[in-house]
Amino acid sequence: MGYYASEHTKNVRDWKEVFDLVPRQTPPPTTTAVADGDLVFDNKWPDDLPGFREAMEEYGEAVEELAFKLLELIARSLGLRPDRLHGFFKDDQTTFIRLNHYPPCPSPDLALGVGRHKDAGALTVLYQDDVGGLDVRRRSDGEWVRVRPVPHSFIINVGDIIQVWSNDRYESAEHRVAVNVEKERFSIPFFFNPAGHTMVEPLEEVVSDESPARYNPYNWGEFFSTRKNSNFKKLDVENVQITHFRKN
Ligand SMILES: O=C(O)CCC(=O)C(=O)O
Ligand SMILES: [Fe+2]
Repeated sequence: MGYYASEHTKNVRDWKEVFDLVPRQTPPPTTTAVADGDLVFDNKWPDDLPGFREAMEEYGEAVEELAFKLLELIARSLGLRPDRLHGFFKDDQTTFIRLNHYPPCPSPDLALGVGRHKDAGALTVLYQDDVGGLDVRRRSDGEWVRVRPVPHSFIINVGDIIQVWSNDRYESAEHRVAVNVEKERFSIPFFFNPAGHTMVEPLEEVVSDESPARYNPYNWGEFFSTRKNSNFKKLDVENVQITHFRKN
């Protein structure tokens, strides 16, 4: 998709550059014109990087398989059929892979690689290199805790959608990325996201009279594009969040 340098959660410019790609190419839009703000999932492969496309396609396939396995485990843990959540990802997934590059930053106290946010999608399978910088907010006391890089491992983030589907039995963790004055850092999140037309709401099997739905339904595609199309000004308000759909 290209390079850009802004996170879309807090409208604050971040100290990073990214390359986004989709693991599977969806068919081009049926309409010829693409309206401003429409999401287009079309890979633009650089032609001067031999092997890059093949490596990324292989990586995408393998991580997608892992993501489906995780989805099964989450469904089971909620007392659901293992494939209960698969249908949301069958056609027109909005999954994407991001290659993050955080260059060394001369003023690490003044910038963040990524400002504090929660991942909006279903699940994130995150690879980080050995530099470190990812912080997660501890629920008990609100302190930021560094996620120590462990070689050959992935970090799995539960995203907002799983929080809503599970009616808060899972919670998406707030996180951020600090910058480093000397070292550049690379990370590769795989954002596992359902189809754009998905209406996200607590699953009927997890709600009951004793545990009523805590969220109103919202359209994932709209939520996602609102985040993406936010202007890049520092605003006093937060960008769209699942809390805006919370009942009461
Ligand atoms: O670079 C990282 O470790 C995490 C990046 C991240 O949180 C994101 O891109 O959503
Ligand atoms: Fe994130």
